[in-house]
Amino acid sequence: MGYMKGVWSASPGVMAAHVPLPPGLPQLLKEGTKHFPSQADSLVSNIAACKALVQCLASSYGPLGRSKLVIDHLGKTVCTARAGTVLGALVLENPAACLLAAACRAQEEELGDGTGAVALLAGALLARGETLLRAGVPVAAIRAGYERAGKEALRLLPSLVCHALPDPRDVPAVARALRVAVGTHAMGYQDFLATLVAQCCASVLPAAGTFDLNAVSICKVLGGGVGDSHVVPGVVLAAEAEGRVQRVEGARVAVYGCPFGLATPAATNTALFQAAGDLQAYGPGEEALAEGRVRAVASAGAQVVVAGGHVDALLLHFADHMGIMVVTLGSRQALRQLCRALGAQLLGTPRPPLPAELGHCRSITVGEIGGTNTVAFHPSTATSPVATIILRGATKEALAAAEEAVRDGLRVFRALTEDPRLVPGAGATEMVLAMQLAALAPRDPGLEQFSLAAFAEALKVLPATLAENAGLPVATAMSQLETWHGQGVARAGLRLEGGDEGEEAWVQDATQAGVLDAYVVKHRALELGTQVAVTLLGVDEIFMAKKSGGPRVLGDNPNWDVEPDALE
Ligand SMILES: Nc1ncnc2c1ncn2[C@@H]1O[C@H](COP(=O)(O)OP(=O)(O)OP(=O)(O)O)[C@@H](O)[C@H]1O
Repeated sequence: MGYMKGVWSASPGVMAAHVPLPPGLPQLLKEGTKHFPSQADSLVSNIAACKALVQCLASSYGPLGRSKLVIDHLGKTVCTARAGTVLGALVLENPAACLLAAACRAQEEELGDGTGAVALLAGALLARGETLLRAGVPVAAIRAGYERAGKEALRLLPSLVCHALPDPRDVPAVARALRVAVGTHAMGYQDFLATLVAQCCASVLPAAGTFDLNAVSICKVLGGGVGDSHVVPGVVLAAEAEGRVQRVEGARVAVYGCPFGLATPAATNTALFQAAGDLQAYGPGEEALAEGRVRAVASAGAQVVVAGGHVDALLLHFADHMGIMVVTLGSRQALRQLCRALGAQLLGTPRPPLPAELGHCRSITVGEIGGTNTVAFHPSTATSPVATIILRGATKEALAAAEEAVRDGLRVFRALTEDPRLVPGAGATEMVLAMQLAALAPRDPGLEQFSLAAFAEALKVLPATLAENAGLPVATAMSQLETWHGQGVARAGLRLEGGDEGEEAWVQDATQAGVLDAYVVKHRALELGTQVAVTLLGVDEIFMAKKSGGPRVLGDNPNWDVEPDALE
């Protein structure tokens, strides 16, 4: 007992020296890791971060959305209303906002359209989820309700299909289907660009198999207007021939994915000459090597060399001498497209090509479009596996916007070749789904009824944002839209322009107005928007590791600008 007494009478300071601290979570983590502990804290801050991001993107939603001027880390200025481009230029740090941006990017990369819809839906679901949380609905019930509502919306979606693309080679029909995807952010040129994309896609669509985005090359030429853009079969590159040979007929082409020159050692080397004869022998040796290299390429049958990097001046001299055209191309994608168009094999080293590795084309000509030098590879067959859209624009910004519109159109065309269905746009589909889910909610006896109703309300945010960005009286336009849908007009969408002051001025039949969205785009946007909201509502703690890598910040060292020798 005396011993026990001794232990218990020890001072607290002495005890603490022997007993280690209880290991809490902060002690388990590497120094510098940020930990946002309680569920309420992280959930509310996640929702706030996502709401801020969505608020920024919402003003650009729809054909009359406003643009953002983004200047990236390289100082490049981009003026765009596309959610995907804005997100690509923003460097986000908040983990919840990053998750939302990743979902939007997935939509952008897969389908090229509906990026803004994913962000808006997820943001609206999170905002309504926060209201339900504050009202005391458990997170589990909100998540389960959202998941159920999402599945129900996807189940109802096929019943809203209003049209299906009969033939992907039918240019007018494809242009009508692509009009919204191509033209939402290229107002004024939607019909022209949609027709251009439809023509180009129809010309390169294989008889069997799927459409490949690499089958369409885009050559941007500054000058003129977007209306001067056109489609040409084969590949046209904004490049120039390096040497003197400017035209080749019936060309056989060797395509190198590397520089075209003599191999140089990676380490720096020094040539030591002890006599004048050494110097005289050095030059001819290298020349003979260069001549032999070009002669070997010529003997393999190649009349044209396309190099993916620098072309050695000595080799170029011998290429000119032997009548071989030389073109340099910096982009790997352009090299791949060229190989596809010519049926060539991309060579990794500057060795002579085998006959089967050479590409063929009818002729190669050097030209000029609007002051930009071009090299055109004309296909030898009537149908070319690659076509080029020569895109014209008066300014760099106009060209960039037209390029984005065309790329969106190409991705939506690919989606339409896999699933040709279309649903009414202009907010019609979202409103039908919202009304059907709202009707379902009261029939649920449990807590999920609240999240079903919240999901329906969140869907209405999309047409409401369209109306707001177009400057319509939102309450009036939305109530008119609801009235039409209440009367069973499932194709009723918003009329964003040209409405009269009279009754029903802000609503029209979206299909008659030609506002159609691809079914797959809507389907994926609903799926991704719901998934990301459900995921973020399920996050209860956030751990952020300290950033690693990169050069040491110079400011940390007070002597960063003093040479090490001087310090010693
Ligand atoms: N002329 C129009 N009248 C009414 N609604 C339109 C019109 N053109 C497009 N829309 C609607 O605008 C919505 C698409 O807008 P937007 O293209 O800005 O969004 P997104 O495709 O989700 O985002 P992003 O284009 O940035 O990927 C669709 O619901 C579409 O039906």
